[in-house]
Amino acid sequence: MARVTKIIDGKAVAKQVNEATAKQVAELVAQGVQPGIAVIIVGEDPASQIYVRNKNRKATKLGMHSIVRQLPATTTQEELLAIIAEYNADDQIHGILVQSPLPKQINEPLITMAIDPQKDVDGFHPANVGKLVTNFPGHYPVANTPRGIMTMLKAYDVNPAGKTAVVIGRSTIVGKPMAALLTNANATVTVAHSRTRHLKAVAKTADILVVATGITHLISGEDIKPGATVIDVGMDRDENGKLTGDVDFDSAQGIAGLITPVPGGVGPMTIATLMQTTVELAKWSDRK
Ligand SMILES: Nc1nc(=O)c2c([nH]1)NC[C@@H]1CN(c3ccc(C(=O)N[C@@H](CCC(=O)O)C(=O)O)cc3)C=[N+]21
Repeated sequence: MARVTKIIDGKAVAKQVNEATAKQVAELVAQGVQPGIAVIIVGEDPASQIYVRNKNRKATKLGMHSIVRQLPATTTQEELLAIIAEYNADDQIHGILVQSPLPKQINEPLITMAIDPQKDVDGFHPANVGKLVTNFPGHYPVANTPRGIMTMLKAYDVNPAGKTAVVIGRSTIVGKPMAALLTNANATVTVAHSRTRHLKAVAKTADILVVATGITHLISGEDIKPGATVIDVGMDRDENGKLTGDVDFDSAQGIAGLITPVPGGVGPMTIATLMQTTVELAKWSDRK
């Protein structure tokens, strides 16, 4: 009998996370602390505008204080640094997010470093990345997309311990923190990328396959180990402008054990985890 591939419902798991977040927001508000997030966007990139609007809407819906700071595409690095300094010093703001991409006159790593690590809601500051990689004890923010993926795995009882995980993509925002989280969860992790030889054969060794390349349908059913859990981080547009993933979802049916759809998989979890992190930063803050 052919295998039935189960679809991981990212929207449903995100809803559970958001319900828990709303509760925690209410508790903090009762204690006189309203969790606050500031999203800074430079320029008018239409996709970024939509993402930022969605984040703002979700934060407000969950009872948080949410600021969107829209800056012109001509903003200088010094101006952006000054605005970050302003939110670093603002006790009403617990999380700061500078939406990427940034215009080319701005040095992105420098901006990442300027955010107070205790307000680094993306978890991109090297101090926080270092803590993740060293599996440091205590509280610190972790990149929301990979953290959201870990939450989804848990929700579907996929325990990485002892399993072979392959992460395709080595970005700072997804691939590297994903590999660190899976390693910390005792998986045996391979990080593959555009220079990997026999990429598809490597992919096929995975019990847990995370694909984060931005290459539409890079992976298809024949590259997937039967029964594997497949996490598609792709947010690609097909020839009709429709949102699709790095995995050919249809050809994975009957081969993968579990798979995330695009949309409705990783995306909603990223936003829900971002909100979760904002509340945690408010809780952990020593400047309430
Ligand atoms: N500093 C920074 N932090 C980010 O977290 C960040 C960023 N910059 N720059 C851009 C990317 C993109 N991103 C998305 C989050 C959720 C969805 C999402 O909710 N997607 C829905 C569908 C949305 C649609 O239909 O277009 C889904 O997959 O179901 C998409 C994209 C966060 N980003």
